[in-house]
Amino acid sequence: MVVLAKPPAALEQISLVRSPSVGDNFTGVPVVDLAAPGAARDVIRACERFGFLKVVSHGVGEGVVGRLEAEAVRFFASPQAVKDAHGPASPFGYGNKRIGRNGDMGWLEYLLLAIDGESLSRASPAPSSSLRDAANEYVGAMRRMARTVLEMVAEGLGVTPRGALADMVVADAASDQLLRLNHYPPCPLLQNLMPNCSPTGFGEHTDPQLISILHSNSTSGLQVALHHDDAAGDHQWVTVPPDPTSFLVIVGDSLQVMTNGRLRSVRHRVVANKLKSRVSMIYFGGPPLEQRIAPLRQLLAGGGDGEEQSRYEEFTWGEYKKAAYLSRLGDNRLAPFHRQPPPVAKRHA
Ligand SMILES: C=C1C[C@]23C[C@@]1(O)CC[C@H]2[C@@]12CC[C@H](O)[C@@](C)(C(=O)O1)[C@H]2[C@@H]3C(=O)O
Ligand SMILES: O=C(O)CCC(=O)C(=O)O
Ligand SMILES: [Fe+2]
Repeated sequence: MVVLAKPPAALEQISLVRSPSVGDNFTGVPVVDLAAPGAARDVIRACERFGFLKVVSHGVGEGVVGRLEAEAVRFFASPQAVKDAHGPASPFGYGNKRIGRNGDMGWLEYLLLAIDGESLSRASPAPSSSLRDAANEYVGAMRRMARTVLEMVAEGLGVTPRGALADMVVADAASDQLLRLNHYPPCPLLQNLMPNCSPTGFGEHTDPQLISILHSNSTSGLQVALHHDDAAGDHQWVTVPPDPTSFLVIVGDSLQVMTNGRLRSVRHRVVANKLKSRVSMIYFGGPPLEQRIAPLRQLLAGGGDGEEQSRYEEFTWGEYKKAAYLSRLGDNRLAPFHRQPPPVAKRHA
């Protein structure tokens, strides 16, 4: 008789995936030294091919990262009632297993905080003044890195001024930025019961903003979908080995559109670890709500045989964000905005 293992009740509604193995570790993660000459070209190459890159020589002090991570660990270790007092996330605040409002579940708890200009917004009060101070210091470092990377994107694409993209996120007081602290507790429940399965920590998705900057502790779990076989509609999930000394820059949907599809947003997900806690901190850089999301003009002009057409219907960040928050995590949120390619003109003999 075959006895099929049943996942424990705590995991109800959380989908299980094949446990990552060493063979899933991606050895081709593009690494860009932000201080090296030619970094702009390397950023473009990585974003075109993979939609993400690891940055080193980023200039962010260990202390800045360490202080916020320690605050996050302290908060997530506090009694459930204390954490619940800061939730439920809607969308800001403390969330436990529920991601967004549309039924997505993951093996994680998190704190989602809004940023107003240079620091945390009053709309999403931090649970303690020490966490707020550490977060504000961290946000400052992330904004500087977002500027550096987005200026390199503009430079690498030949777009002027250099600040064309960066200014939307870090110079405009109305820009839409977020800070997310995620904690994926270990899940030993499955260790003996279903050794080949692990709970989904954060289901597959693309980030809607222009840019995300992710830091994690040394527990693995982040996987990205490689782009290469899009035509077949499926993709290969690979694990990005964790490296707490670096950051991952992730291309968001809005940057894909603003570069007319040249840079591509990347689907990613987190598989929770059965034995170790994963803590990640992600800064999301979006433009002001009224910003038009459309290819930068200089990328449409001068495409050889005349002007290159936009591949997307136009929308504002506010419209996209509204639609995104009504969607399920794994939905292809850009699909409704893709323009049909113009019919190929018939040649007459
Ligand atoms: C299911 C959802 C969670 C999310 C809003 C959404 O409806 C679809 C996009 C999700 C996402 C992914 C990237 C970021 O983590 C996030 C904060 C964002 O801007 O879009 C989350 C949203 C969320 O957790 O509220
Ligand atoms: O926690 C992580 O490592 C990634 C989370 C993520 O992709 C997100 O919050 O959008
Ligand atoms: Fe994400």
